[in-house]
Amino acid sequence: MKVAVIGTTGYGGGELIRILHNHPVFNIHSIHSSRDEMPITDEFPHLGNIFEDSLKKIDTDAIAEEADLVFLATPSGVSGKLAEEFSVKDIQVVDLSGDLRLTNPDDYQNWYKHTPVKSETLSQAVYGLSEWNREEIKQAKVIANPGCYPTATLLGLGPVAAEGFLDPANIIIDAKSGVSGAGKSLSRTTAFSEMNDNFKIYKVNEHQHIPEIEQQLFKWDGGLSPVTFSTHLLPITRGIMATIYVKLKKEARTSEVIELYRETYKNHPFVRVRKEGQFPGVKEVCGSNYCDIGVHADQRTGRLTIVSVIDNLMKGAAGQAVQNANLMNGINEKAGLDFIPMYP
Ligand SMILES: NC(=O)C1=CN([C@@H]2O[C@H](COP(=O)(O)OP(=O)(O)OC[C@H]3O[C@@H](n4cnc5c(N)ncnc54)[C@H](OP(=O)(O)O)[C@@H]3O)[C@@H](O)[C@H]2O)C=CC1
Ligand SMILES: CC(=O)N[C@@H](CCC(=O)OP(=O)(O)O)C(=O)O
Repeated sequence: MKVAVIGTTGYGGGELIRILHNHPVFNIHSIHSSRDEMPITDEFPHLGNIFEDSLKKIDTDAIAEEADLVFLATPSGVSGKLAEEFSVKDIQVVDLSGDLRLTNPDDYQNWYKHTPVKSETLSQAVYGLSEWNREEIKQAKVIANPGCYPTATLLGLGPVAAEGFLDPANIIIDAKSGVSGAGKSLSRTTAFSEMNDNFKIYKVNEHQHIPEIEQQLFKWDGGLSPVTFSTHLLPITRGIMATIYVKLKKEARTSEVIELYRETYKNHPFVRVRKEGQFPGVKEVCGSNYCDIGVHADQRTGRLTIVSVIDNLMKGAAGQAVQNANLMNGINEKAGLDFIPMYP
C-alpha cells in the first residue's frame, strides 16, 4: 500500500519515516513539506544512505490520486484544513494533531483557540485509542490519533473507569513529558538553559488535553466529574509518565487490581502490566510502541496509584498512528512496530 506523509520534517514525521521504512505492507510513496522541495536528508541527516527521498509540495489532489493513506503530522489548525480536503477524496487519513479529537466544536474552539473543522469532516473521524476502540478503527476512513498525554492517561485509567469502579470526584493526573513532546520549533520554554537541570509545571488547569481525557472518561462512565490534570516538562528528550491518583468505590487489593488490568489488556500486545511492587520508568519504553503500567492500592489512604509510561513520539504519536493504520487495513496490529525499547 502507498502512503504519504505531510509534516515529514517534524519530530512526529521523522518518527513515521523510521517506522514506515521497515513496514512490511506500507510503502512510503511521497513525503511533503510546506517549504521548498529538498532532500529529506537536508533536514534529517540521520536518514543518510537509508532514506533519501525528496520532499514535495502539498498538493492534496495529487496525493489522494497516488496514495492509499496519508499521515498528517502537522500542527493543529493546519491538520484540520488538510483533513477537510482529504476527507472528501478517496484516501484514508490518520491525523496526529488535536484537530479531529474533540466531538464538541465549542470545546475545540475554547481549548485550542482555532476554528473547528467542518462537521462533515468531524463526523467521519474515529478516536484512535487503539486498545479501546479497535472495532470502530477497523471500519474508519479518518482517524483522530490521540494526544500523547491522553494516551498514557487513558490506558492507565481505562480498566477501572470502564468497569465503573472510580469514585467520581477523586481523579488526579500528574503527568510529565520529555521536551520532544513540544515539537521542533524553537521556544523559550524548551531552550536548553531553561529546561536543563530544571523541572517545570506548565499550562496549569488549562492544558488542551483536559477535554480529550474527559471526553473518553465520560464515555466509559457518565457519572464521573471533571479531572485535575497537571503537565510538567522533564529535562529528557523522550518519554511521558502519568502518575494517577484515584479512589475506588470499593476497597481492592493491589493483586486484584493487577488481575483486572492483565485481563483487560490480555489481547493487546502493546500494553504491559507490571507485577506487584514493580513500576515502569520511561526508559523502559523508549523508542517503542509499548505502554507500561504499574499499580498500587494503598490500604492506608484508600487510594489507588497508577503509573503509566509511553514514548510520546511512538505510542503517543507516530507509533499509535501506524498501529491504527494497520487496524484500518486489516494488517497485523504489530506490523512495523515490533521494536524492543532502546535500553539503557
Ligand atoms: N511531539 C509529540 O510528542 C506529539 C505531537 N503530536 C502532534 O503531532 C503533530 C506534529 O507534531 P511534531 O512533529 O511534534 O511537530 P513539529 O513542530 O516537530 O513538526 C510539525 C511539522 O509540520 C509542518 N508544518 C508547519 N506548519 C505547516 C503548514 N502551515 N502547512 C503544512 N505543514 C506545516 C512543518 O514541516 P514543514 O516546515 O516541512 O512544512 C513541521 O516540521 C502536531 O499536531 C502535534 O501536536 C501528537 C502527539 C505527540
Ligand atoms: C511537552 C509539550 O509541550 N507537549 C505538548 C504536547 C502538544 C501536543 O501534542 O498537542 P496536541 O496533541 O494538542 O496536538 C503540550 O503540552 O502542549
